[in-house]
Amino acid sequence: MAAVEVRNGYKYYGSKKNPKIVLNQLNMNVMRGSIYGLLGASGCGKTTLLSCIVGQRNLNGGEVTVLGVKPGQPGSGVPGSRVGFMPQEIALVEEMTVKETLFYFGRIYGLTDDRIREKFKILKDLLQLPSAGQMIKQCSGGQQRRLSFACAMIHDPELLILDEPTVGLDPMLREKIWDFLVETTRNSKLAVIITTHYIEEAKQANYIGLMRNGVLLAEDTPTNIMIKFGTQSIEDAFLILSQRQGNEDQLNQIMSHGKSQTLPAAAPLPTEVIDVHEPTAEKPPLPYVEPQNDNGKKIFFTTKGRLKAMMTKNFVQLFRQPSGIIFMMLFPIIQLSCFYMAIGKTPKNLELGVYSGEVSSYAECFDESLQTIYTVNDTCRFNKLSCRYIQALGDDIATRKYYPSEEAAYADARKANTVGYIYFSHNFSASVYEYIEDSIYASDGAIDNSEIVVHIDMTDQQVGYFMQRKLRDTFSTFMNTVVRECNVSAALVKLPVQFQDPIYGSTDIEFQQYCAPGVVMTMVFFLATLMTAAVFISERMDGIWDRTLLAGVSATEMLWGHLLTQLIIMALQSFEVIVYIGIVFDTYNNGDTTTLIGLLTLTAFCGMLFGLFISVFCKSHTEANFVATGAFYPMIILCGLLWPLESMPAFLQDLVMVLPFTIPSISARNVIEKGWSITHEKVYNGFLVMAGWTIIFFVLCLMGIRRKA
Ligand SMILES: Nc1ncnc2c1ncn2[C@@H]1O[C@H](COP(=O)(O)OP(=O)(O)OP(=O)(O)O)[C@@H](O)[C@H]1O
Repeated sequence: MAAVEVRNGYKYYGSKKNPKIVLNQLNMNVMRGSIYGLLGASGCGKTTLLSCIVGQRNLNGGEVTVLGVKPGQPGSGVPGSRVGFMPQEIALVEEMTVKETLFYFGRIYGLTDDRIREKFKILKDLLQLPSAGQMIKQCSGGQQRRLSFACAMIHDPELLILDEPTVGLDPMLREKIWDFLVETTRNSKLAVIITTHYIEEAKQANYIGLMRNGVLLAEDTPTNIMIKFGTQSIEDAFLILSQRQGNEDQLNQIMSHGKSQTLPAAAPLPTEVIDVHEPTAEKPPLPYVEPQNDNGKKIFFTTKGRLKAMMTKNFVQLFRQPSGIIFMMLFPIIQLSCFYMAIGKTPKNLELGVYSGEVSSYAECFDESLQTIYTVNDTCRFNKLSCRYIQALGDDIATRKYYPSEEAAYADARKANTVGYIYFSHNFSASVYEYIEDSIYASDGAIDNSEIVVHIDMTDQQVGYFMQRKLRDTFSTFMNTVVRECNVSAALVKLPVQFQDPIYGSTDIEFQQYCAPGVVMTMVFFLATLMTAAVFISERMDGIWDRTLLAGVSATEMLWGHLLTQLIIMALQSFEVIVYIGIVFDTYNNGDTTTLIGLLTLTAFCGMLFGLFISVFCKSHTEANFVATGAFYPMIILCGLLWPLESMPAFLQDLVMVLPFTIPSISARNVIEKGWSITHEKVYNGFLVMAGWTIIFFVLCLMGIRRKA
């Protein structure tokens, strides 16, 4: 009975208009209980043929039947546990140990843990596998190949497909593997298709298919092939066939020369020997029943064993490489520490020039016996009042640097040695006295000279604003003490504007508090994005994704496996972030912490799906990094994190409202500063926006993954 039948298999890569034909009306029969050696030069289409047999790819024409079913038919077990596939590349997770790898595949195939242990013992002896605890990346190339072979065999499949399993193995082990295959196929219904470059070793196969340019030139037992072509070796027979095909190709080319280029009609070369085997039994195939045990138990979207296998693999992959732990747990801490230490604090260690025309030596200002305010006949008198201001100014933002003249202070400020300078006129004290005493009747000269003149370098706007604020606040304190000591109404020197207690927040709220919610959200979002994109692209490039699909796991199951893993990590990360900033940086939260953790976890989850979305549509890590970095800056700049949204043009304001961070970071701020709960519209709308983006990315990912699968 045939295990595999291919009839008129036709497959091309590229477009319909410009196809690259890889399989050309190919016919193939593989019998149960036999080994089929598929031989052919590199690039002749062997791997493509195998991928069509296991259901990884579809033929463009013709038919494939595997174990009596069409590959990919729901519930057929192909791809899945009826087939064992060993791809050409290793396609194993480097960070997993030998034992973990076998458990991964065993559980995916629905084997019980006890059965996996049993099989492990058998395969370990047979294939001389490395010790159970050895990591794949510490195994030699040959050891990795043997383990990959063991993974394809662990579940006792009905059909075993091995794409060059013996490459790089020593002759002794090659022989051992062949002996094992011969023995097993002789005593069971197992069918084996094996591709190899070692033509002579294929002599041990029951049947051989000689393939060239997408066509099976001959298919028969090794002995029959040699007899038919009168050769001593299969290699010579292959040579004769290849020459014949070459002549036919030339003939075809001459015949078709000048004809218009349409999709090439398949021009099959007759297979020299076909259907030499017993006729295919036409009995309808028995329905395939998935193994029922603890690991095979259905839960939610998959089986218990598969979920366990996928999540273990995902955690191992992440946490066994130092970069994974650093990225997941240390990066948020490092980034937050940088943010809280570097952003929004009051500048320090600046230098501010000071010139007072009232004093000859600035030491006078710090002389303890100096009296800047004294009373004469119940009237306040001022002496060197500028010293009082200079003392009040202190050095907390900028160190005072004293100058003998205004010109010298100006010259130094021009050289950017100071952030600017303040200047008091020679009759500052007398002018302040006149201003207070005569108020609106004071002379223009007195009003001018009672002012502190300030020149600031405004090229650094933030520093400039901080200096202005400091000088203004100091002036207000200074004047208040002066009038209080002179028993004059403070109202005289106060602005006629009263700032009462703020409705929300505090008067001294720092920029850091304003932008912290946005910074934390963007950070967890993009960490999740980069990590997910990296994991998925690696998985695809290493071949683990395809191999798992071929083991019967659907793309949706794999996607859910990843989502659940990441969700756990993201929740931990959000908790870590909030606890860290709460304890180390003594930040406050007037609202509910659980709401914040929820919003942050949702943000990270959305970031993860964005990473997945990128990885589905990008072919390489480089491409994914370009897209992630390209998205990072617009999202950060446009979300109101750095500058108020209200300053944007109206159309842009409307547009940015739908971006993933704009409304959610306002929501987070509303929880932290205003103490609003999730029932408040301006809090739950942040959740809605983030959930909306999560759903959009999820649907796009699912569409992309399904299309690719
Ligand atoms: N995804 C693809 N897109 C376009 N061309 C492809 C693709 N995969 C394979 N090919 C081409 O199809 C041809 C057959 O490739 P295939 O991998 O099936 O050959 P092979 O016989 O298995 O070779 P090897 O023994 O070196 O593994 C090659 O010319 C290859 O370049």
